[in-house]
Amino acid sequence: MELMTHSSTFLLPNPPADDGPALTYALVILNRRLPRFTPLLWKHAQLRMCADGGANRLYDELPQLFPEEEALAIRKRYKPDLIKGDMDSIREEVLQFYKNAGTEVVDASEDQDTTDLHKCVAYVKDLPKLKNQNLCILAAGALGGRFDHEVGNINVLCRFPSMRIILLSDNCLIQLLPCSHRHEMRILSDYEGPHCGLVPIGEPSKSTTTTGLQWNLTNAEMRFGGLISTSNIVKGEIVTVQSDTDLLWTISIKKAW
Ligand SMILES: Nc1ncnc2c1ncn2[C@@H]1O[C@H](COP(=O)(O)OP(=O)(O)OP(=O)(O)O)[C@@H](O)[C@H]1O
Ligand SMILES: Cc1ncc(C[n+]2csc(CCO)c2C)c(N)n1
Repeated sequence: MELMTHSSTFLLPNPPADDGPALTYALVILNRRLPRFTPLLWKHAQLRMCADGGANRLYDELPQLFPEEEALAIRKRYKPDLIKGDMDSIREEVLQFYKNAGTEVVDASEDQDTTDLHKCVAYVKDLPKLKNQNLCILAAGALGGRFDHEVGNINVLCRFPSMRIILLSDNCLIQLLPCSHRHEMRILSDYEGPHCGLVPIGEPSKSTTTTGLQWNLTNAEMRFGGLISTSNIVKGEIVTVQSDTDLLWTISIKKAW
């Protein structure tokens, strides 16, 4: 079985060239308080998008991260490439501001069955210019607040299992570990951990094996209603995971670095 490696180098101001696969990042800003490291994610991303009301967050909250500078200057510097969604949350002044600045706007209000994050992921997936890239989507503001939205965001991971998508908040990240691969997480312990979790999603796991955790699993069963691995602790720099089902991997993000 092929190995997939993971490293949260998007949290580093200057990521080393040799740590993990070369990835092309696309940033999706959601309608939830922006993580404090959003400017760093922005810098790493080649494509920057707002999911509907996420544009309000960019407009309102990004200037607050640069209190010394003029809000207008920050808004002009952090102009998204695209705003997509059903457009029921973006404010008119925000829409007009970014339209005038040249942002592409895709109104998908006819689709009331998929979330705005889903719509953004579908857009990136089909972009010809990113076709042969090793793409990783960073979804900022995906956790905390409304539980229906959080679950909807997790469901997007499950609807696009072959894509690398990372849900981010100030406090933690979540990603899918597809069972088609075995996984190696290179832990950046100055930036993330030690708290972590492994949770079967969609169906119970009959056999999961890990290394590098305080409470490792060895051909262990996991299911909701039985054992799932929460409040686990990362030990050391590498965690490995192999499972017969897709799992969610979550790890805490440190408060300050
Ligand atoms: N509280 C939240 N927690 C996590 N993710 C959120 C939250 N609020 C919004 N999002 C994410 O941001 C995206 C855009 O949010 P927005 O508020 O524009 O969506 P919406 O479809 O208008 O929501 P609503 O259900 O309120 O109509 C959502 O698709 C979701 O992925
Ligand atoms: C069974 C079912 N439940 C909820 C919705 C509502 N919904 C789900 S995604 C979405 C778009 C949000 O931007 C909306 C309104 C639905 N369509 N079908």
